Amino acid sequence: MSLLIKGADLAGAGAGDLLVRDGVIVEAGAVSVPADAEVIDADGLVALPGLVDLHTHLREPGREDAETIASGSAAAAVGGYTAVLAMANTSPVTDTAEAAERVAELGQRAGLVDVQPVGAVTKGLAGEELAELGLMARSRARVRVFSDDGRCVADARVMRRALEYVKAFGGVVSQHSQDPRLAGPDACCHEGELSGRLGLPGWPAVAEESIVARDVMLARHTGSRVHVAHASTAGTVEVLRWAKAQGIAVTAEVTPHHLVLTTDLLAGYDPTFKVNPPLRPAEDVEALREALADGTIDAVATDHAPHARHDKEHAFVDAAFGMLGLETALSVVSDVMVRSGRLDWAGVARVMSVSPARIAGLTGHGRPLAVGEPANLTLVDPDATVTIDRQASHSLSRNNPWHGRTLTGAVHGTVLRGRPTVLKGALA
Ligand SMILES: NC(=O)N[C@@H](CC(=O)O)C(=O)O
Ligand SMILES: [Zn+2]
Ligand SMILES: [Zn+2]
Repeated sequence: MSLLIKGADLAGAGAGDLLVRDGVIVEAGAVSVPADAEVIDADGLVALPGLVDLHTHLREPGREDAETIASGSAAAAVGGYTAVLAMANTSPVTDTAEAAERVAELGQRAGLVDVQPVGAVTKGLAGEELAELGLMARSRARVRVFSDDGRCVADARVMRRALEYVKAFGGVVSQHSQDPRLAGPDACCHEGELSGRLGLPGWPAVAEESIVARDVMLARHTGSRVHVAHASTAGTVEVLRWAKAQGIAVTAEVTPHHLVLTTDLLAGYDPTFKVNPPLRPAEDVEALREALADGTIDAVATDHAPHARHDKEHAFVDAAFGMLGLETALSVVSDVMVRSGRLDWAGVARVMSVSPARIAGLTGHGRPLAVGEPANLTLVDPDATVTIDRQASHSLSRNNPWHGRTLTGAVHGTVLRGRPTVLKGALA
């Protein structure tokens, strides 16, 4: 059984066919249809290497009412993803080899995307004692990305030791950059003129920027790799630009929501827009777009953060932080970055597949669409317009900040190791 993808624009490099057999691309260019082939007519579609999300919250184990590995995998596949990194802030936390192996196994069972567990940096995300980093790395789950996401590794000494430790096996620490002493326990909004007017306790931009600055210096000192999760301010971009010019091993991601949504959406106190780090002013959004286009920011990562209704539908100050992202990310990036000419489709492949796979050490993903490579790919209809409806989701949660918006560019199909997981926008 083989699969022929006919006439796609191959990551913006011109039209061609791809013949896939046993999960591998075996012919590329002009291919005649083999008798046994399933054919996908990809005329007018763009083929990208399968999308990779560096930052997904799947909530299993512990909060299966908000998301399961199966429901999150379905949302990911429909969003064009072939691999996701599952954050460690579950209950219990992914801080042991067994916990990581369990996540990977549930991902395999769901079978829609590769679910690669992220390991906690510290036991229980408590920020004090290092988790079993080496055991997680050597386990069957082969953990390479470590993060206490949801919390910052605030103690510089712990961060330094974590960086030294993961260096031995080529790991990376993904930091939720936020100084808890500057941000304060009640912060729930960007600190600025609007937070004052709304009477909401704010997070200053410097709470993020000071940790990013500290961590790039720790990366330089240790010679180890640090990754900045959900970069959200212009000051963070400046620090990253400086650090990269020095050759320091730092990478960074931006979320789709921080590329578009601004802090003034909080004027209606709608908790859908409550997220950590907070939505920022338009100047920050512009700096993030520019940084993504010029490579200062390496990747787009969703920070897909599903929350059950009874955690989200509260007064603003009491609601949970986070928003959905897996199903809409490609459309948002297409709409804001491609349509404006700031990224071409090769650029989208870079920021949504190639760079995330490289950062995470996933060797089977983010590969060129070429003979001999694993057939993980995403088919995009660049001209389709979609109006986002929060009810039409594979996620178990409904905290979708894009509800009601119309975006140009949509995922048409997803192929995982030669098997279509999504066709015509729906699970295959
Ligand atoms: N982004 C969020 O607002 N929430 C995340 C945690 C995080 O990414 O920091 C969550 O787990 O809900
Ligand atoms: Zn975070
Ligand atoms: Zn997160």
